[in-house]
Amino acid sequence: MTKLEGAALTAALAQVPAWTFDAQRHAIRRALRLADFNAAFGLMTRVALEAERRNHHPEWSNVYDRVDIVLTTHDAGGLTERDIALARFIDAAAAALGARDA
Ligand SMILES: C[C@H](O)[C@H](O)[C@H]1CNC2=NC(N)=NC(=O)C2=N1
Repeated sequence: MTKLEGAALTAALAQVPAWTFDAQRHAIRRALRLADFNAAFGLMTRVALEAERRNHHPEWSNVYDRVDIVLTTHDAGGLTERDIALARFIDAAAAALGARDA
């Protein structure tokens, strides 16, 4: 898996407009607010199971109804297509649970 650079990085980021690129980490970030803790943990459960299936895991934190997620590929030293694909899964799960951007 190769770190995304240049035009490929630009094209990849265009696929995940809800996410913010962190140039320092070469990662993408999204902060989500759910209805309550139960919903937030439900999102984390869905994502955790999918992350395990993909062997590609988020860096994240949760405070009550808020979930902060960072995606980057440690083995590649930056953002790869695996992060983009997982971000799109997270976007779909978040939408299904009625999440808003924090
Ligand atoms: C051995 C290595 O930890 C595994 O191949 C997986 C586990 N989950 C992972 N998750 C992320 N985000 N990046 C990785 O490089 C990664 N590697």
